[in-house]
Amino acid sequence: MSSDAALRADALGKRFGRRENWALRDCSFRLPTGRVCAVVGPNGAGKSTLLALAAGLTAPTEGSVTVLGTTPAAARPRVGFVAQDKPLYPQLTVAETLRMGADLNPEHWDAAVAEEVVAGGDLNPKARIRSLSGGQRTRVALALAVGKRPELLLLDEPMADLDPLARHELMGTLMAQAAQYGTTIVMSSHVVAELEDSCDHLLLVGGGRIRLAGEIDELLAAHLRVAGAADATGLGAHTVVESKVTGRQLTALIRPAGPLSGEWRAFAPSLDELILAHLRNPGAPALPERSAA
Ligand SMILES: Nc1ncnc2c1ncn2[C@@H]1O[C@H](COP(=O)(O)OP(=O)(O)OP(=O)(O)O)[C@@H](O)[C@H]1O
Repeated sequence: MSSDAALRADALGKRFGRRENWALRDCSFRLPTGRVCAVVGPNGAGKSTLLALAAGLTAPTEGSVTVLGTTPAAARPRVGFVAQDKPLYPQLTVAETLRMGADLNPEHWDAAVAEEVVAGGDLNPKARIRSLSGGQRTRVALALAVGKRPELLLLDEPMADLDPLARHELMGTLMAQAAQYGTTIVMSSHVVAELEDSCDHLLLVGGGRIRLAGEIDELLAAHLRVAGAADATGLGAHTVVESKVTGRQLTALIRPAGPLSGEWRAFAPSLDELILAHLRNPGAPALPERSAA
C-alpha cells in the first residue's frame, strides 16, 4: 500500500468499558492526501470515536490508525481538530484565543485566515468566549484549527450550529484552504446536501463498521437505481442494497455484478439516494474501499 495516505485505519476497533460496547469494530480504510472526505452515519454510529482516534484523543482497543504516515500523537502538530463540543477556554477573549493559537503554533500560524474566519461573524475581539453563542464559538474553534495551517483537518459536525450563510461562507474558506495548500479535510455531518458539492471522498459508518469507503464518483458508479415490474426476475445475481414494491413496480438500489436483464430500467443514483439506502438497510453487504480490502 502506498504511503501517501492522510489517514489509514487497519482493523481499527474501540470499545468503551469492559463489556462488549464496541463503538467501532474492524474498520479498515485508506484516505489519500488532499481529499475532502465526508464521514456520514446515524447517531451513535462511531463517527466522533473515529475522529477522536485520528486526533489521538483516545487510543484504539485493537488495530491501528495512522495519521500522515505516523502515529496520531506524533502527527498532532500537523493536524487541526474541531471536536463536536468545540472546547475553548471560556474566560479568554476572542483576541486572546487567537493569540494563544499563534503562540502554540509559532512556525506556521496563519493570522490572516484565522482573523478572516472570526471577522466573517462580526465578532468583537474583546468578547469573552463564555459570552458567545454556539455558532460564534464554532467560528472561533474553526479559526484556531484553520489558522494552524494543518495538513489534515478533522472536523466533527463543524456546521451543525451555524446559520446557512455562515455555513456557506465557512465551507468556502475550508475549500479554499484545501485547494491552496492541499489540506486534507475529514468532516462528519448529517446534512448530505452540504457535503455533495464539496466532498470527493466518503466514509459511511454504521453500527461501528465502515459500510462504504472510497471516492464518491467511484461509489456512485458502482451502484444503480433500477425499476421494473414487481414480478421481474434476475436481481438475485446482483447485490441488492434496498428494494421496495409499490403497487406493481419494484424499485431497488443495487451493486450490479454484471449486465442487467432487459426487464429492468436503470438510473444513476444520487449521493443522497446512495447514503439513505445504506442507512435504511444496515444489513446490506458493506462495500469496503478496494485498496483496503
Ligand atoms: N466516552 C464514552 N464512553 C462510553 N461509550 C461511549 C463513549 N463515547 C462514545 N460512546 C459510545 O460509542 C458509540 C459511538 O459513539 P459516537 O459518539 O462515536 O457516535 P457518532 O456517530 O459520533 O454519533 P452522533 O451522530 O450522535 O454524534 C455510541 O454507542 C456511544 O454511546
